[in-house]
Amino acid sequence: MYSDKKINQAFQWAKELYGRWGIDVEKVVQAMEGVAISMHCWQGDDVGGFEDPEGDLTGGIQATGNYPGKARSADELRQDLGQAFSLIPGKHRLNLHAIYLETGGKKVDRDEITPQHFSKWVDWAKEKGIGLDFNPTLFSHPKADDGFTLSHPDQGIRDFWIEHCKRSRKIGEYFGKELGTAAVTNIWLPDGYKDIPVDKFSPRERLKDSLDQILSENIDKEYNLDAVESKLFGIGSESYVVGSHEFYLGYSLKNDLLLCLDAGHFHPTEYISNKISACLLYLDELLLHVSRPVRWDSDHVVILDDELQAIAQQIVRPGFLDRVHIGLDFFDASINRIAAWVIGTRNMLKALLIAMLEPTATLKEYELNGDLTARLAILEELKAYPWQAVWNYYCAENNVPVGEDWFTEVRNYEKEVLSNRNS
Ligand SMILES: C[C@H](O)[C@H](O)[C@@H](O)C(=O)CO
Ligand SMILES: [Mn+2]
Repeated sequence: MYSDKKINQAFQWAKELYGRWGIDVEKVVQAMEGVAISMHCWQGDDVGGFEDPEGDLTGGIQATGNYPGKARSADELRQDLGQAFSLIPGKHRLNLHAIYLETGGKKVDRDEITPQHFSKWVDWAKEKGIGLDFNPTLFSHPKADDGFTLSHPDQGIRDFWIEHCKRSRKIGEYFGKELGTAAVTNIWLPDGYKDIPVDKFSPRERLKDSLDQILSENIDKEYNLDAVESKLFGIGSESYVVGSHEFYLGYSLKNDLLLCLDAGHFHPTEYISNKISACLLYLDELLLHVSRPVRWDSDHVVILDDELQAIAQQIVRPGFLDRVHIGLDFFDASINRIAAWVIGTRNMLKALLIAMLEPTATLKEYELNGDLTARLAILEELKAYPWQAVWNYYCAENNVPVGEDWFTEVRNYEKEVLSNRNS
C-alpha cells in the first residue's frame, strides 16, 4: 500500500524537479482530468459480441488464448467494464461494436439494428457519466464470409452492408444526443484478397460508391463524427486490401471525415506516431486505434514502449489533444481480460502524462538554435525524471489504486466473479 504521506512527499519532490524546467505540475494534473480515452468493449469477450454466441470471429482478425472468465452477456461485460474503469484514473469513454446489441433473444440482422438495441448501454453510460463511440461490424457474418462487404461485386450484399452502416451512424447520433458528447462512428471493413488480384481498381470504386451512399445523410457533428480505418493486410487478405491507407487518406480529406490510424495496420517499420503531424496539416481530426503489433497486426495489449510515448508526444507537443480521438484496439485472450484493459489504458494515460511533463518549449528552442547536443542530452535526462510520483498522485486524487495496487483488486475480482463463470 502507498501511504498518502509518501505519495505527497514524492509529488512535492517531483514538482520541484519539473519546476526547474518551468513545468507547472499541478496544471499538468489538471489537464489530465480532461483526457478521455475510448476503451474498446471487445477486449472483454475476445470480439465475440452477443448476436451469435456460437459464431466465429472472421474478417482476418484473431483473438488467441483461452483465459477463463470471459463475459458471456452484456450484463457481465458491463460488470467487467465497471471493474476496469474503477481502476483507471479519470473519466473515459466506451467504444462499442454493433455485435454488442441487446435484442432480448430476438434475431435481429445487421441491416435491422436500431438505437433501441443499444438503450441499455446508454442507460449504463449515463449512470457512469461517460460517452459512447460506435462501430458497424462488417465481419463475423455469413454475408462477409467470402471476405468482401462494401466492395462486394454483388449489389445485394453491398446494399445489405450499406444499410448496416447507415443504421450504425444513426446509433452514433443517438449516443451523441443522449449523452451530450459526440460519438465517433468508425467504419472498418476487411475486404481484400489472399492472392494478387487482377483488378485493384474496381473494388475501390465500389467501396467509394458504398461509402458515398452511407454518408449521404447529413448528421450533425455535434452528435456523430464519422471515421474510416485503413489496413495494410489481414489474415486471408495478405496481398490486397481494398481500404488501404491511400484510399482512406484521400477519402477522408475529400469528405471531411476523421481518418483512423491503427498502430497495427501498417508495414512493421512504419509508425503511426510519424503520421499524426502530417495528417493533421490537412485533416481537422484523427481517430487513433492504439494497439501493439508484434510481427503482424496481433493486437497485443499496449505497453509503455517507445512507440506509445512517441504517439503521446505527437499529440501533446503541438497541442492536438482536442483534435485526436484516442481509442484503444487490442484483444488478448491469453490473460485476465480486465487486467488487459487496465494495463493498456493506464499505459496510454501514463504516456500522455509523461509527454505533458516535458519542457517542450525549451527543447524546441535548442532545436531551432541548432543545439542538437542539448536536445539529446536533456531528452535523455528527462527519461529518468520522477513522472511516476505525479502519476501516483493523479491516481490518488482520482480515488483509484496507486502503483501496482490495482492488481490486487483484479485478483480479488477474478476469485469472486470471474472464476464462477463457466466458459
Ligand atoms: C474489432 C475492431 O473493429 C477491429 O479491431 C478493427 O478496428 C481493426 O483494427 C481490424 O484489424
Ligand atoms: Mn482498429
